[in-house]
Amino acid sequence: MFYKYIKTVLPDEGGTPYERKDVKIAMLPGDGIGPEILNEAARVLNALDEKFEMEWADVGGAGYAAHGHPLPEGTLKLAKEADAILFGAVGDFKYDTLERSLRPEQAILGLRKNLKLFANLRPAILYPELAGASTLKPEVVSGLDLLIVRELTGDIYFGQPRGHRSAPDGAFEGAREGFDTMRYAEPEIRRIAHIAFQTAKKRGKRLTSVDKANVLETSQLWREIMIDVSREYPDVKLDHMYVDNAAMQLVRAPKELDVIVTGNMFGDILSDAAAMLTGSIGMLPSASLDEDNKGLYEPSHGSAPDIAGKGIANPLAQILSAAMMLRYSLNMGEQADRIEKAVKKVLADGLRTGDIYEEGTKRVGTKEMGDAVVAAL
Ligand SMILES: NC(=O)C1=CN([C@@H]2O[C@H](COP(=O)(O)OP(=O)(O)OC[C@H]3O[C@@H](n4cnc5c(N)ncnc54)[C@H](O)[C@@H]3O)[C@@H](O)[C@H]2O)C=CC1
Ligand SMILES: CC(C)CC(=O)C(=O)O
Ligand SMILES: [Mg+2]
Repeated sequence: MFYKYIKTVLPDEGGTPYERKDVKIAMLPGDGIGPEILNEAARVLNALDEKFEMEWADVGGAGYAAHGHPLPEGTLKLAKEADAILFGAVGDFKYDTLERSLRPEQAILGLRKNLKLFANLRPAILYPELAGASTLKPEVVSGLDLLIVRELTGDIYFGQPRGHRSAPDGAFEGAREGFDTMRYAEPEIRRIAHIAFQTAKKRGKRLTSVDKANVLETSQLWREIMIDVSREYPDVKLDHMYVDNAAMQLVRAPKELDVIVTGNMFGDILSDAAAMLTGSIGMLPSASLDEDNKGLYEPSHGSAPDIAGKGIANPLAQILSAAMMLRYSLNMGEQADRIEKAVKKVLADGLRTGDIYEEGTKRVGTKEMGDAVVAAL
């Protein structure tokens, strides 16, 4: 079975042997706050005194503006040859009227598909200092350490065919209709199931599979495969939850959940909800991995056009994504720990960007937050 070949390094697992010479990182800032926050991550990486070659390239709206395509050929080539990719965010409302294939968001979807980055790990961790910034009461959320394992290259975001057509039947026959298809092939479900079970095995030995099996064929297959794979992990307790209930449980009692495995769209939505438990979407990093630990690392949020250019975006999700990159793709766990400790220190010192600000703390901008992390290193 091909899934046996997955080498993906999971939390606590030292990393794959990696020849650490001239590590090349593709730096793809994108749009909106992307360049502002990626710049801070670059400064943090440089402060580690390691040999990183960082090559920057346009992507998203910036790619379209400079090269006529959101994922220019040169950017894709760089992403393929680099050892790891650090990605900002893409999207700008000024491109909303472009045809779908040219919209900035196609760049991130294209990178995930082209590089086969099927395993998206989104840890939602509440730093104790941010308990007051969480939307939930401290007693409900303190100590939160949740991991969402999201399948990233299938589901309705990649279903075919899709587009516009005349509604074929029913009450609206002949009317203009938008349609997408939700689809999952068995091997896609199986490989993400293995990632999720292996991760759960190293953590709390509990795995919650989230689906909508009461309604969807894809979810019925999803559930069947999860149960089948669970036989290989007898020490992990698997349970199932419908996605609507999962959304509710996430904000009711998130600590009852440990590892969640779910499809592309449900994982997208649930991870934004989980972000608020940690204080802000600006605190949620992510890793998107292929079968060989090649990874793209990005904050879970988007390009935040509403605050772009103001120098107030929280760069910590991006900086923590850089730490994940060091740990998962570059076998530099020690350096990842250093960054994470530095982030803890600046929070303990009371520094806050606006999204996590509370009375009694010190409000800082993007650059000051980056400066503080660099200083804490
Ligand atoms: N991976 C990617 O590149 C993603 C791109 N997008 C795109 O981003 C654009 C904006 O989408 P939205 O739905 O507004 O989602 P968003 O995540 O960009 O912003 C949602 C809200 O969170 C705030 N926010 C996000 N990141 C923040 C940070 N680091 N610090 C402080 N506040 C932050 C924003 O100001 C906004 O109020 C769209 O074009 C969307 O398609 C959305 C999600 C992911
Ligand atoms: C373009 C979107 C699918 C990106 C997104 O919202 C995400 O990956 O969280
Ligand atoms: Mg999202």
